[in-house]
Amino acid sequence: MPNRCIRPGDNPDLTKERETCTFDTDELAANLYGSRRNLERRREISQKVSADPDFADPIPHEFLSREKAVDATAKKSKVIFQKWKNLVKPEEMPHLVNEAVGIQGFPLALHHAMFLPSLNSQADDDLAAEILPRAKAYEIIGTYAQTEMGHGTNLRELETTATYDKTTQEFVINTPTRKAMKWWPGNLGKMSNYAVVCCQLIIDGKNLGPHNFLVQLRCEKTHEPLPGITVGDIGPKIAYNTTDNGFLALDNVRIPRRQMLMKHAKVSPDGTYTPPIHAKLNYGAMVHVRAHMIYSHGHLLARAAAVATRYSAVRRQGRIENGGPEVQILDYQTQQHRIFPQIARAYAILFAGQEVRDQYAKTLEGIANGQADLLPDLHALTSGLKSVVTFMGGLGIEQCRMSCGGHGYSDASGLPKLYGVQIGGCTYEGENMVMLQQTARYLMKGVKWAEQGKSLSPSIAYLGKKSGKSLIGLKGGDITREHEAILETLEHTARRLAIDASQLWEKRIKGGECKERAWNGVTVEMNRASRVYTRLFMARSFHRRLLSSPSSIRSVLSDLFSLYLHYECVDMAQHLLEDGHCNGGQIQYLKKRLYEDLTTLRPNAVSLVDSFEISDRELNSVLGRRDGNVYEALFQWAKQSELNYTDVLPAVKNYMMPMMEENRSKL
Ligand SMILES: CCCCC/C=C\C/C=C\C/C=C\C/C=C\C/C=C\CC/C=C/C(=O)SCCNC(=O)CCNC(=O)[C@H](O)C(C)(C)COP(=O)(O)OP(=O)(O)OC[C@H]1O[C@@H](n2cnc3c(N)ncnc32)[C@H](O)[C@@H]1OP(=O)(O)O
Ligand SMILES: Cc1cc2nc3c(=O)[nH]c(=O)nc-3n(C[C@H](O)[C@H](O)[C@H](O)COP(=O)(O)OP(=O)(O)OC[C@H]3O[C@@H](n4cnc5c(N)ncnc54)[C@H](O)[C@@H]3O)c2cc1C
Repeated sequence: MPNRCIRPGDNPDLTKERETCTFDTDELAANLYGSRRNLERRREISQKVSADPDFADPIPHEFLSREKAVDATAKKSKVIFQKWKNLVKPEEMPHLVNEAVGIQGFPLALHHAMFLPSLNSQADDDLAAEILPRAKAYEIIGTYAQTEMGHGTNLRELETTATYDKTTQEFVINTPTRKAMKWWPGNLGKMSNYAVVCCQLIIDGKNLGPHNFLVQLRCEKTHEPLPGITVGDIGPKIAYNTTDNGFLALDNVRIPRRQMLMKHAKVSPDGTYTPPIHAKLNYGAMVHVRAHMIYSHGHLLARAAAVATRYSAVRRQGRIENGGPEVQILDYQTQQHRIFPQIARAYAILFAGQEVRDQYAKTLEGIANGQADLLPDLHALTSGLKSVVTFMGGLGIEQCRMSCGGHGYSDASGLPKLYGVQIGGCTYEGENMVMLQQTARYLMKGVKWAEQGKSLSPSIAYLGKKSGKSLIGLKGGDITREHEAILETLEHTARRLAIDASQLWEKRIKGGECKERAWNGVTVEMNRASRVYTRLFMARSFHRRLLSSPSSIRSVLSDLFSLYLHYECVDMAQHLLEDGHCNGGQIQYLKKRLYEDLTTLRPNAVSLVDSFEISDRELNSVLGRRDGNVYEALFQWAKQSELNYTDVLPAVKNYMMPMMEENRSKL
């Protein structure tokens, strides 16, 4: 079943790969994006962006200074949010932005990712009616300013205050110390004129904890900072350099009472405080991003896998058999072992990302109806997924980069930037070690509920099951039964790690430590339990997707799922072996199966990444281009380096030439 990416003039090795494909790449892509119609829309948007002269890049962004890159990004953003705004649906926006602008951020990123969601879910009806239409029409640009120079993780210790003044019915927003300055918020430095600012709410001298307030930062006409406001860009970073992550100090800035986001927690004119139905509803914007970033991180890994796979199919280096031709590097087992698990993980993350977005939507619906009972489960799952997926993605992209040899180190590959952007996810929206502990808190409760025979939500139902013997390697050649045996073993391992961590914690408490100190003594084990809980969820989610997939792609998805499960189990072998649930022979069996999977997937590898349906423009990689004509493209790319504008650089003329001349004349 030939792959539809084949076109005349392509690199013959890539064409051959595509001709031997055993599944319909469009069918898999349609399944990934939800429907044929969605796939067609995706292609339509890619084509229209490429054809729009307003999005044309005279030279690649890699060769621009930061200021010029910010300028180019802002210019394109204006086109998106004026000319294109009504041509795409909201759910198509992220793809349009990726195509048109790239992945390093744009002026309205935080406006969409956090400002609008905070207002939507936390502003009361009056404030929402006033500000949301303006924000949605891009009359104003906003961001979400929470992190301070001195505190990011521990929100309880944020220092920015919002003190209620009953006499004027205003809040006074203040930055009391240097380290209380807001530091890091995206698009805060130069682009935004409004922000949702997270402050300690103080009423009558009492601190009621972090709450969110809408603050105008800049004049709507001149864009100059308003009185009392110091704001700017924090400087260059590993990546996201077209984003103006910013600093902000507020010197006793007064805002009307109604600019507190009061849908859940409220302050009445006389200063009476009403708490929300769930104490953490103020943290909703973070949950929103965590729930959505899983999918976008799956896409970042998918890009890296696409680059590495296609390049490995066109790159020929060395021989496997003496006297044979130089081989495609994709034929080396080590190369397959590096790259194929990244393809499988990218699919797994994308599937899990879609499930968690649905779960988020259901939880929001509940909250809108006054029910926050789904929130703890969602918070535990998003915290775990956020941590596991960003770490997995970082390792995966780096493996893909290294698998491209020297060219992977060049910005031409797109991989260094991809890594820089992706790895930020380990830190933002809650540092990974911290968020895994949030998951662990929920697991510890789950262990207790299971002991007490209480009902458990689907994501932790496994805590209430009984373990049998591991059937890995004992269920004959039936792949369906093998998948089930592995999932049951993962369930056992996730359960065992959670129970062990709970017992370790209890033991320390019984030994005389307070709960919190005892917790700190077992957090490495707690986080292990959280990771395996999350990896179990991902495996289950992939399995659900496999079982519901059409027969035309079932076989290739099953092969990919087998590889995924075998790789994850070998990667977690320590946990499987530790309590004797699996034995060495079973791990050897899993490794043998994994090596077989590499061979099985080899003919479909290129087509599997083609089904990610990432256009050349979006991929932005000379090595990963669809046609595989990388060598000519590499030369054309390098010629655009500003060092090549002249044959003799001023740096050479001014320093190197005189030095050589002086040294020659000494002889
Ligand atoms: C047009 C273009 C469109 C593009 C965009 C469109 C859509 C995009 C949408 C999404 C974006 C997708 C991808 C992203 C891409 C790019 C991203 C670019 C930039 C990223 C921007 C980054 C922003 C930030 O980083 S914002 C700052 C984030 N900061 C943090 O996350 C801080 C982490 N710290 C905390 O969350 C908390 O302090 C803490 C660690 C959880 C502790 O809090 P504390 O109050 O001390 O509570 P505890 O005592 O520990 O817990 C008490 C109790 O509450 C529970 N809890 C805690 N938090 C929550 C929560 N959020 N929800 C529910 N429950 C919570 C906790 O578990 C505990 O429960 P228990 O008592 O029952 O155990
Ligand atoms: C690219 C990027 C974009 C960002 N965008 C925004 C934004 O738009 N808005 C915004 O408000 N913020 C933003 N941030 C800030 C981000 O949310 C914080 O950096 C993050 O929450 C971590 O906080 P911190 O930097 O204070 O790290 P710290 O809390 O100081 O953590 C430092 C280290 O200490 C350890 N640690 C800390 N606490 C614990 C604990 N309880 N248990 C175990 N270990 C611990 C961890 O190893 C951690 O890595 C962004 C950051 C980045 C990198």
